[in-house]
Amino acid sequence: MYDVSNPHYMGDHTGTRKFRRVLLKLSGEALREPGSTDNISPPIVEDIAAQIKAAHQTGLEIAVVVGGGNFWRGVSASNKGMERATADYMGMLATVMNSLALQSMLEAMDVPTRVQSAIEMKNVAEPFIRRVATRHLELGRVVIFAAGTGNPFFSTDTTAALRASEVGADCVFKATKVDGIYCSDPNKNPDAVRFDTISFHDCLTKQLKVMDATAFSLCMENNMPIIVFSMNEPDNIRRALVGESMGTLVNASGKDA
Ligand SMILES: Nc1ncnc2c1ncn2[C@@H]1O[C@H](COP(=O)(O)OP(=O)(O)OP(=O)(O)O)[C@@H](O)[C@H]1O
Ligand SMILES: O=c1ccn([C@@H]2O[C@H](COP(=O)(O)O)[C@@H](O)[C@H]2O)c(=O)[nH]1
Repeated sequence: MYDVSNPHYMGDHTGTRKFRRVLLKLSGEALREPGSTDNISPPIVEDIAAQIKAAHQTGLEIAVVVGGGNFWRGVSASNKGMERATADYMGMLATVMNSLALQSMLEAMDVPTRVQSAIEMKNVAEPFIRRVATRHLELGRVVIFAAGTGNPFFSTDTTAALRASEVGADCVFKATKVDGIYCSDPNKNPDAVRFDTISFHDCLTKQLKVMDATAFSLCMENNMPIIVFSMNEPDNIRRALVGESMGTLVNASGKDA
C-alpha cells in the first residue's frame, strides 16, 4: 500500500488507502478518440464521468483539472510563430471547453458539480474563489477548475499542483496516457523502466518530463503526493481514486510505506 507515513494518508484497518479529498488531473489529449478529427469524444467523457461518479459515491471529495492538449498547446503554436502569451490564453480557453464537457456528463448522471474558471466568464462558470471551492467540496460537489492558473507560461499540471494545495487535497492523481513515470519517455524509449515510487527530488534532478518542473516543485514544497497512472485502462480512474495501488507514487521520500 502507498505511503502511510504521509500525514494526508487515511488508512483503515484493512490496510486499504483512503483519501478524504483528492485532485484529479485528466489529460486533455485523452478526451480525443485516437484517429478522430473531433477534439472531444462524448463517449470517452461519459466513461470518465461514470468513473468519477462511482468514486464520488464512496464519499470522496473530488476536484478536477482537465488539460487542453486535445485542442491546443501554447508552446507548439509559439514554436510556429504565434506570440506565446496569446497562444497560452487560447490553451486556457481550451480547458474551459473540456471542463464544460465533463460537467455536462457528470450532471447528466446526477452528480452535483461546479466549474470555477481562473479567467472570468461568468455566463458559463463561477470565478475561481478558493473558499467557495472548498465549501463546494465539503458539500459533496465535484469542482472542476477551468482555465488553468489564469496565467500564461504555466501548464494544467501546475494548475493541479496549485489547486490541490489551495483546497487542501490529500493527493494529486495525474491520469494520463502512460502507466507511470519511467526513467525516460516510454513513448520514445521502449526499454525505459517504470518506477513504482520516486521522490520529487529525483523527478527534478533526472528531468523526468511526465510533468513540468514547476508542478513537481510546487508539490514538493507543499508535501503533496502525486500518483501518475494510465487512464486508458478500463475503470482505472475509479480504481485509483478509491485506493488501489497503481502507477507511480511521487513523494518526499521516494519510498512506499
Ligand atoms: N519519464 C517519463 N515517464 C513517463 N512519461 C513521460 C516521461 N517523459 C515524458 N513522458 C511523456 O509525458 C506524457 C504525459 O504528459 P503530457 O503533458 O503529454 O500529457 P497530459 O498532461 O496527460 O495531457 P494534456 O497535455 O493533453 O493535458 C506521456 O505521454 C509521455 O510520452
Ligand atoms: O495555467 C495555465 C494552464 C494552461 N495554459 C495553456 O493551456 C494549454 C493547455 O494546457 P496543458 O497543460 O498543455 O494541457 C497549455 O499548453 C498552455 O498553453 C497556460 O498558459 N496556463
